Amino acid sequence: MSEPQHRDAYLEAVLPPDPARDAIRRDLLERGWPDMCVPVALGRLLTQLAMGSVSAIEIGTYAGYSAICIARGLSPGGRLLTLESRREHAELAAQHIEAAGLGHRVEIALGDAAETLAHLRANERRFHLAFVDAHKPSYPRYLDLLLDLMHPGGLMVFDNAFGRDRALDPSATSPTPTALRELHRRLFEDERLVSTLLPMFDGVAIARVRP
Ligand SMILES: C[S@@+](CC[C@H](N)C(=O)[O-])C[C@H]1O[C@@H](n2cnc3c(N)ncnc32)[C@H](O)[C@@H]1O
Repeated sequence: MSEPQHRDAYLEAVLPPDPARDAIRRDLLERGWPDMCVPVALGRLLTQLAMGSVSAIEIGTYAGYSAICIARGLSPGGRLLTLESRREHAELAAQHIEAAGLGHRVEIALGDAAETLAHLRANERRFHLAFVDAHKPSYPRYLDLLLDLMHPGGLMVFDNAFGRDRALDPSATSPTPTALRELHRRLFEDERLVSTLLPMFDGVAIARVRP
């Protein structure tokens, strides 16, 4: 067993089971859809990070697992707005979020995320936590739009920040690695942010907006 497989097997054994994750895994398998959901350990990090937040936004809902994890952590009365461009994904997510007993905390906004973010900006909406897990070449654009949507002190989390390690290879110049390197540069250059880039899972970038 390779080292990453060894660690995955250990995490699988030691983390408490999550019936919501199991139900989504089974459902995706039956549909023949890929499992693109965050792993349970990352989901638990999202729950931790959401604690104390009243308003959260997510870009990329898919089957609703990360939305469930964020909603679990929100303060009483807290709400998550999750953005998804594909109707069939939004419908599947709505079922699983409802089954997890979190329908009252989560709203799904169907449409292209950049358009929805621009609309939210025009309406002066503000969020304490943002989780980004959608179209990788758009990550720098999402960062720009989110910066106007975060409360002072708000936290932004970007999943797949290494793009399966392609972002680490300067000779990889396709849209995803190029955009991810651009994201990294901006996260560390922008004086409004205190950022880090963590080599866990497929790379997780976390940026706190200075209060
Ligand atoms: C990796 S999946 C999200 C997984 C989910 N965050 C989880 O861990 O449970 C990415 C999702 O982003 C959606 N997506 C891709 N491009 C988008 C866009 N431009 N606007 C909104 N959603 C988009 C895809 O349809 C897909 O459902």
